[in-house]
Amino acid sequence: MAHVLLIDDDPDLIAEQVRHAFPAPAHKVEVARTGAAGVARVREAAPDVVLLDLRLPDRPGLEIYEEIHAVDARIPVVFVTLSKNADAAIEAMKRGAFDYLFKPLNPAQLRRVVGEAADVAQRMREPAVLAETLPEEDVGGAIVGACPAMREVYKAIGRVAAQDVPVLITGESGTGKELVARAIYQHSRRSRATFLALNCAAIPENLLESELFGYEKGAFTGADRKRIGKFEQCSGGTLFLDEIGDMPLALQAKMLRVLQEQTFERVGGGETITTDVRIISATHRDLKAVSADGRFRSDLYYRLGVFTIHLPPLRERGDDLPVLIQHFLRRFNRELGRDVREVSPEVMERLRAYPWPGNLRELQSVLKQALLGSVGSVLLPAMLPELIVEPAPTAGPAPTTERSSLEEFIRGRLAEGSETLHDDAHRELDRVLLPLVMEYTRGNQLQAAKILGVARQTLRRRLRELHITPRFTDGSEDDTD
Ligand SMILES: Nc1ncnc2c1ncn2[C@@H]1O[C@H](COP(=O)(O)OP(=O)(O)OP(=O)(O)O)[C@@H](O)[C@H]1O
Repeated sequence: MAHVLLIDDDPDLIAEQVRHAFPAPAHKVEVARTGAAGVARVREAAPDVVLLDLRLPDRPGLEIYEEIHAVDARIPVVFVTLSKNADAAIEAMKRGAFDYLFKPLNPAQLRRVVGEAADVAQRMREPAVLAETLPEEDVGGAIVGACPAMREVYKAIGRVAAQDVPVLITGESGTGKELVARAIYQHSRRSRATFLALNCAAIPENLLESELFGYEKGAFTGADRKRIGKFEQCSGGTLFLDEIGDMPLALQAKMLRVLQEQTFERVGGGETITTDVRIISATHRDLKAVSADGRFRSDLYYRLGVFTIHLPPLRERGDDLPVLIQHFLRRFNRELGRDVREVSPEVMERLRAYPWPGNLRELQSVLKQALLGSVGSVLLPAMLPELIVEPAPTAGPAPTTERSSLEEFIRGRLAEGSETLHDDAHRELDRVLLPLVMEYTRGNQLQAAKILGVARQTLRRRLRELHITPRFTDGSEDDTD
């Protein structure tokens, strides 16, 4: 459901287009014909998105924008302007407007931009409650769980939220990194300003720079107008950069400069722009290891990770699992029109035995599927999707001879009073790990490096240092430097 307020003195055609894109009763579209009436409506009704004409009879659109911003800076404002000269809109974007559209409106663009704005508005409003027990009411966005590791997470959020420093959130995929980022934002001094999120892994490398920093007209083929990036759009607010570990090296230098000096240039531009953005970043990678490998700048890593919060995987959250199941069941019952209130002991046993590689996101998906196939109020084993009925082997490698010998090696060194145990143990681990992976890939170093998550040069160096000669070779590898 989106509640859109259109402020336009000649709204008939546009209003029809907006209503067509966001039809009742699922959505609500209101119209105000003057700036003053529009601001009054924003105060009374707090719409999700405002579409604001830049030319209004009573006052300039930018002034109206400032007023709306003062009432509630979280309401995304999309400018609508007749002229293709978007200077005023750019000025507004700099001040935090969400986007702008040119008249006549392109219906697909209208739907996309207003849809995105409504989504952002909803994310900013969802209270990220830190719930140690299950909230009485189902609060969308509540962080549920009270295991010791999650309590540490809550403490960390509380400690860092009000300080205007960058935060790095680490944890496996689906552990709630975005949820925590929003909680930090909502408890921060910037909570009434914009929160924008960008997934660095989801955007092609060549587009990521312009998404973040914007571009000048003519910066590249197809850049037919100036475009503001997230850093300008979000000035005064908080920018959540998901999967920061996937940011290309070339962009990392520009990122570092923003963090150090809060300045940058748009792509293809010479003007130095100053911004004021709090960066919260997240990654499922071991950023320290990635930076040791040279795939991530270590100076940037240290800047981003001034304060780091690590989210535990679901399999390490002990008794949070039943509470989370209850929480999600309640939400999905409502969404899917079901009434499942209990989980049979056998189902609970299976859910507990499963290692949840996809963490809470996977738990949600499994419960949703189970609910879709459910009848009655108890979740029975037959309703669980295949994945759970046939549980995968539990997390962590089963003890092997190699592992026991590694343990023996460590114990031996401990008894000797080693002071280089970390390096020695890694070397010992690599002696087991690397030949196995090389055997698995039949000597293909490129594939082995990918599996190991290290650069190929690192793998080659390591093989050489440890005098490991692959038993297989498919002839595709050149082992000489
Ligand atoms: N502690 C929690 N309590 C309730 N819901 C949670 C919790 N943690 C995560 N979720 C829910 O699980 C889903 C995945 O969370 P989120 O997107 O924040 O994870 P993520 O770590 O950012 O994932 P990815 O790495 O894949 O981007 C979301 O729907 C989120 O609301």
